[in-house]
Parts: sequence; structure tokens; C-alpha cells
Amino acid sequence: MSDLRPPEHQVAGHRASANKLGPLVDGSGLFYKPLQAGDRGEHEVAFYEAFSAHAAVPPRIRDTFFPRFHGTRFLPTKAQPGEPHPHLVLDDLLAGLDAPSVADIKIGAITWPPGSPEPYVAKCLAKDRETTSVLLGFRVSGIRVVGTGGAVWRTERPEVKALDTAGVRRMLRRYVSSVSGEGADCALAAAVYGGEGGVLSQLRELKAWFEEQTLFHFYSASILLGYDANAVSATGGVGGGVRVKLVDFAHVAEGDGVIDHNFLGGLCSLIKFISDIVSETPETPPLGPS
Ligand SMILES: O=P(O)(O)O[C@@H]1[C@@H](OP(=O)(O)O)[C@H](OP(=O)(O)O)[C@H](O)[C@H](OP(=O)(O)O)[C@H]1OP(=O)(O)O
Ligand SMILES: Nc1ncnc2c1ncn2[C@@H]1O[C@H](COP(=O)(O)OP(=O)(O)O)[C@@H](O)[C@H]1O
Repeated sequence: MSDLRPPEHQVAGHRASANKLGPLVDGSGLFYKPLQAGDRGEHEVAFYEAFSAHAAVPPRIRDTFFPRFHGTRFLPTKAQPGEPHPHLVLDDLLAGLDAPSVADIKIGAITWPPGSPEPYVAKCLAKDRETTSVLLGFRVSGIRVVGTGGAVWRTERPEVKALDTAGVRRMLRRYVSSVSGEGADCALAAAVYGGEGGVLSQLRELKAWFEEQTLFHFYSASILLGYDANAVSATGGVGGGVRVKLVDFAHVAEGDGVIDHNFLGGLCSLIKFISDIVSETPETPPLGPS
């Protein structure tokens, strides 16, 4: 427990600091997310409890695309000395990856659940319009790429907030590029995005579920992509697999028998962007960073 620290690979969301709560890890394979203020934290716990036990959620979907939920735990934090704070205990989705390249993509043209207070709706709508959410049905919230020689390239908040359509395409290309700096050779596109078990095939499996499921509406949730940049082989495979997961359930609403067209639309749009990158990229054997 003394080893608690902010995750090195966090790419978006609230970050832990001397005066702010944020997620923590301790190297045990678990990820601790502080319960957020107001009813949000309790809402996220309630989602995980309902989702984990729901008989209508296919086990394959739950196990493949969602972090496992291990209950809640009070933990000490730097932001609130002497006042342990409750945290969701989740699987660390990047555990076991030597050099995680990570992308957080917030799905949906609308990021607030029905019934939200007007000031919150206004705040979210402004962000959805300023970013690509309204136009594309998703926005890139943050990316971290480990390149040749282990150099880490990552986005800064103001930069991702200002991305337009071309910028989003550039980021999705950069995520599968092995060069350092701003360039994008897409050398890893076939291995990470394409092929059996790649991002595209997983997103299509997730989409098939979203075409059916009417249990939950995932407002403001993100798709988290992860792969080990040190494990992309010359034959095109990725050791440890490519991870495609959903995170951030503070704004999930009841589905009430209606499909989540907001999430589904964004997912289709993301699939199209990624499949365009794969088809435009010649299948050259990737060289992982060394
Ligand atoms: O608190 P803020 O204003 O920094 O906004 C958070 C966003 O940071 P931003 O400044 O847009 O990069 C933050 O955005 P990122 O995840 O960093 O893209 C989230 O949208 C967060 O919402 P929630 O945790 O999903 O409810 C946002 O929190 P809420 O708007 O839900 O409070
Ligand atoms: N279970 C997890 N395992 C590993 N990293 C995670 C996990 N959940 C979230 N993250 C990381 O933390 C970031 C913020 O998580 P999120 O749940 O969206 O928090 P917030 O509600 O503050 O936006 C994500 O972009 C990702 O980098």
C-alpha cells in the first residue's frame, strides 16, 4: 500500500497531485480510481455493481472489454492527508505491458446523460462543439506513444482540445507509428489496428453488442487502447495482445429498452477512421522499438 502513486501511463481525466484526487496504482495489477464528488462516485460504483452481476451481459463482453471490479477501498491520498478516501478497485488495464502505448477516445456526440442540470449540459455541450465530438461522434482525449529507443511522445491537453478532423486522423496515425517526434509512418498499423485480435476486429465485436444491448447508455465513457510497444514483432503480431477497453462510467444511464445510438454512432465513426488508416497503409513488417 505504501507504494501508491499516480499511474505513469494515464493519458486523460483527473490526475492525482498535491491538491487533487486522481487515480493511483501500486504495482499489484490494480487501478484505484477515487470516487468523484457529488453523487458521481456513488453512481459509478452502482454501475459497476449492476454491470458485474447483470445476467444479460454476455460474460465474453464483460471479460474482454471492461475492467474487472473488485469493490471499493479507503486509501490515503496526498490531496487529503489524514483523511482516507474511497476508491473503486479495478483491474489495471495496462498491467503486464512493458512499454504501454495508450489512447483514450471519448465516445459519443453527446457527453451528458438525460436529466443533467442545465449548467452541466451547457459546459459539456460547449466542449462537445469545440472538439470533434459533435462532428465525428468521438474525440481523442489523450495519447501516449512509446517510440524507437523508448522515447515517449504524448499529447498535451490544450493540443487535444484543439484537434479538428484532420488532427484526429493525425493522432490515430501517430498512435501506430514507431518514429519519435511528430511524424507518422504508420509502421504498426497492420499489427495494432488490423489482423486477428487487432483493434478493428475487437471494435467490431463491441459494435455487434452495441447493436443489440439496451441495458445501459454509456455517456462520456472512453475507449482505452493499449499495446506494448516493445512487443510488436517483425511478423506483425503484438505480444501480450492489443487491449480495447471501456472506462469511465460516472455518467452511464439506464438503457430502458433503447439502443445506445449515441455510443454506437461514435463507435461506427471511429471504426471507419481506423479502417481507412489500415487500408491506406502498405503491409510492411513493423520494427518495434529497441
Ligand atoms: O473537470 P474539468 O473541467 O477538467 O473537465 C473534465 C475533463 O477535462 P478537460 O478539462 O475537458 O480536459 C475530462 O476530460 P478528459 O477525460 O481529460 O478528456 C473529462 O471530460 C471529465 O469528465 P468525466 O470525468 O468524464 O466526468 C471532465 O470533468 P467534468 O466536466 O465531468 O467535471
Ligand atoms: N482500469 C484502468 N486501468 C488503467 N488505466 C486506466 C483505467 N481506468 C482509467 N485509466 C486511465 O485513467 C484515465 C482517466 O480515467 P477515467 O476513468 O476516464 O477518469 P476521469 O473520470 O477522471 O475522466 C484514462 O484516460 C486512462 O489513462
